[in-house]
Amino acid sequence: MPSMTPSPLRKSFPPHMKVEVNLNPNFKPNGPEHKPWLVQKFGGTSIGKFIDTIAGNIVPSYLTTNRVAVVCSARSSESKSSGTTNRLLRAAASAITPGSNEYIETVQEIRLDHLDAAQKYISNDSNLKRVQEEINLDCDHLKSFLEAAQIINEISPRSKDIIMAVGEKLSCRIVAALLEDRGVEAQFINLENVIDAVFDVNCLDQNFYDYLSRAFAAAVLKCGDRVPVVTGFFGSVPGSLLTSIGRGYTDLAAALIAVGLDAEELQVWKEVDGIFTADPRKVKEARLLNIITPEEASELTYYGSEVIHPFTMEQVIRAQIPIRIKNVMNPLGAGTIIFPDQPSSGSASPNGRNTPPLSSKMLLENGYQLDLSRRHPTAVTIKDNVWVLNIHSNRKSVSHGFFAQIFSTLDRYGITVDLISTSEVHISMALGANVIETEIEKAMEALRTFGTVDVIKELAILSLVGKQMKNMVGISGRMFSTLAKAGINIEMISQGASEINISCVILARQSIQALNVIHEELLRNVGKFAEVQDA
Ligand SMILES: Nc1ncnc2c1ncn2[C@@H]1O[C@H](COP(=O)(O)OP(=O)(O)O)[C@@H](O)[C@H]1O
Ligand SMILES: N[C@@H](CC(=O)OP(=O)(O)O)C(=O)O
Repeated sequence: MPSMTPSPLRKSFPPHMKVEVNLNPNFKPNGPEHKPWLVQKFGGTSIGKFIDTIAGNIVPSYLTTNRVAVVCSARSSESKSSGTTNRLLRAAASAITPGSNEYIETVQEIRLDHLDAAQKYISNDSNLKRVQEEINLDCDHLKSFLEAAQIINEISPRSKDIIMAVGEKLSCRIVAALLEDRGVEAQFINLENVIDAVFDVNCLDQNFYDYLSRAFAAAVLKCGDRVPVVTGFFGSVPGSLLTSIGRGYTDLAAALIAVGLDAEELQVWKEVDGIFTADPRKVKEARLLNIITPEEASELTYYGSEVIHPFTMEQVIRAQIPIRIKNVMNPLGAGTIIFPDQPSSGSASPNGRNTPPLSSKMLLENGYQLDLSRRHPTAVTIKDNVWVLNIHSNRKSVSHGFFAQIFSTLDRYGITVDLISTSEVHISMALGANVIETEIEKAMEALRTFGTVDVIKELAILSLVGKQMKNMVGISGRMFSTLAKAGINIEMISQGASEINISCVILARQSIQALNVIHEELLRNVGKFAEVQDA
């Protein structure tokens, strides 16, 4: 069993959820006692399925020791794919599809879904009535906006953002009302129009993120002693939130709020106990990692184990704020901490924070050696639904021109490449599932100018991730011989671009088997604290 001792990263933060909630009418949850800030981010499916636990237990349980800021995504009652944000994006597409009025029905579904949730959980009549009015107003406004888009037959990226923002507004209104219902003074905070400075869309650099964290913190602090319930949606981002940041933006909003408030910890609540050595749905023996570095967490996110939006980590870690992944279904679990293995000792963060270095006991208990190297890989992950595009040069151009032309063509069609393997006249590229099929077809047509092109579908990328793998002699040999022994065919290998990741492309139908054999051979001892010998 993992150790349940409190993290040495915390100063006064309680290791586990408290069960007693102070409901004294004079109790000011975020009162002026200068308790450290804690930012809690709740994803769409958690809001959809566990809103009662969140507002009734999780948030109140931290209020005696912390000032809490709650950041919410749009509600998903089943899965993210059928959640409010996807419905809103479908409604936007429908409004500009000739002859389609599907958006009217979609807005009605969204309205009823939120009215039902409010009715189900909010018991105080006046709280309920107020939130019902707010939901109806937001949905009426959305419908009018979509009607206008239909008339002018146009939805700009900014309009798409305005439509998408409705999801976070609706979910935050319900969470704020429900907290009030449970005796916690709360306030809805909308970050939709918080950016009022002009930034160059081609230069969204650290200055931009610093500006955002200051602006978000200022908006949050306006609510004084009340618990802020903040929309994960924020605008107006140059180039639009969807294009400049992408889906999963609530993680980034929460991170920037944590930085702006100089929070003690950023908690990202999910429906899994934390980050495991492999997807626990696919590998029965997968074990919870108590601690993982930001680089490893990013790599896992890029390659299929969606942990946290990659832009998030950099912001929070720069400010030396630990991130903790926790489970809404198991609030007492310690979760996984994302924190650098080599904190700059003695050097303060931009906020002046001096975070204590990790204790040697904690390092040893989590598979690190005292020189901060890890003795084995950290996790294995699979990215499904991958295609490989092979291009063989027709030799009418020299090789440097060949690559330049290929990449500018891919750029024109907005295609990002996950893995690449090249020789002078041949290039193989693995592309992720997010590529729209029609765009690929168009890009392939254009690429045929430079050589023969073929595509292989139904593939997956298998990645072994570990901060210190670069120091482990023979690790890739062990990985590939393990796959070979299991009869797993390797379509493409890419190694070396990232020192912490060895990846290869395999057949999609062999992905679960591959995950399990690699886990058994290379990760079976990770997380077993007593046995930190090589796995
Ligand atoms: N290495 C991993 N550790 C933890 N979860 C993982 C891993 N790889 C994949 N997953 C999957 O990622 C999902 C993330 O949890 P979930 O709460 O559903 O996400 P979200 O709230 O972001 O929609 C889990 O269902 C889990 O099965
Ligand atoms: N609703 C947004 C924002 C978000 O971050 O969602 P989640 O936290 O559920 O991944 C999206 O789906 O992208």
